[in-house]
Amino acid sequence: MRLPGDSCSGDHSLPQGKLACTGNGRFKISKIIVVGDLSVGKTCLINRFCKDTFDKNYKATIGVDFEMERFEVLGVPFSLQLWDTAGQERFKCIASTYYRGAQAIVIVFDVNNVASLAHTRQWLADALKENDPSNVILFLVGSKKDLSPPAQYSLMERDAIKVAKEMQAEYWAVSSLTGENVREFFFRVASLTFESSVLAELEKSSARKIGDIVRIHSTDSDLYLTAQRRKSKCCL
Ligand SMILES: Nc1nc2c(ncn2[C@@H]2O[C@H](COP(=O)(O)OP(=O)(O)OP(=O)(O)O)[C@@H](O)[C@H]2O)c(=O)[nH]1
Ligand SMILES: [Mg+2]
Repeated sequence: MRLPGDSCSGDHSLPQGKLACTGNGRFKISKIIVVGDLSVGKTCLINRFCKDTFDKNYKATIGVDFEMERFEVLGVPFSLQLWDTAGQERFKCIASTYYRGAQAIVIVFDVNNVASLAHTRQWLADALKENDPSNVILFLVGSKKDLSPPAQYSLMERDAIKVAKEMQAEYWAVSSLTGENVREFFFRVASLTFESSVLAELEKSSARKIGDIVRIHSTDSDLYLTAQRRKSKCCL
């Protein structure tokens, strides 16, 4: 069992997409917990991302393990604390003591194991007991995609998307063996948690109120039309 302090860290620069920066330089760390049945591939997923390694031999996680990954978003340092929890029933009690304070919950199942998908609802319920459901970002991750023939996978994907919708989670399918989607998935986790940290900081800040943020959903052409309409009204 490895805990904060003896962590190994990696560095990533996120693509400079839609993320905003508040400029106060206070962004710190997001806690991410990774839960799911034993042997679904939680440790391999984290190791593929943090160390770019894959071990085909199963070594059960005892309690929890911990990795830290550093990101830079528009020049703002940001870290993900990845908590790799044990799926084995006998270690669940220790692992669940680390659930509290998560900004994102990653629920992993094996796309070749229907039961592991069915159990994801219970994993989510347990993780939410320790967290505020309205304040946490959810991901449902199907692992070991490399072992699933396409026809079989598409049936599983249909069910997984249904479960993800019920949970209001984002669905991802990955392979830690080939690396498919692993980097993309963690970058997405980092983007959404960073964004939510920015919004939380702004909400807290008395100087800059959340009401100052303007979200524009229109396309550029809509905006142009709106501007034209306003202009003509004003001239009437
Ligand atoms: N083919 C394939 N095998 C995988 C993949 N991910 C994990 N495995 C294998 O599945 C087994 C279990 O992987 P782990 O990552 O240790 O599973 P875990 O979910 O951490 O298990 P616990 O720690 O007991 O909860 C190992 O033998 C891995 O090599 C994958 O993407 N593809
Ligand atoms: Mg493990």
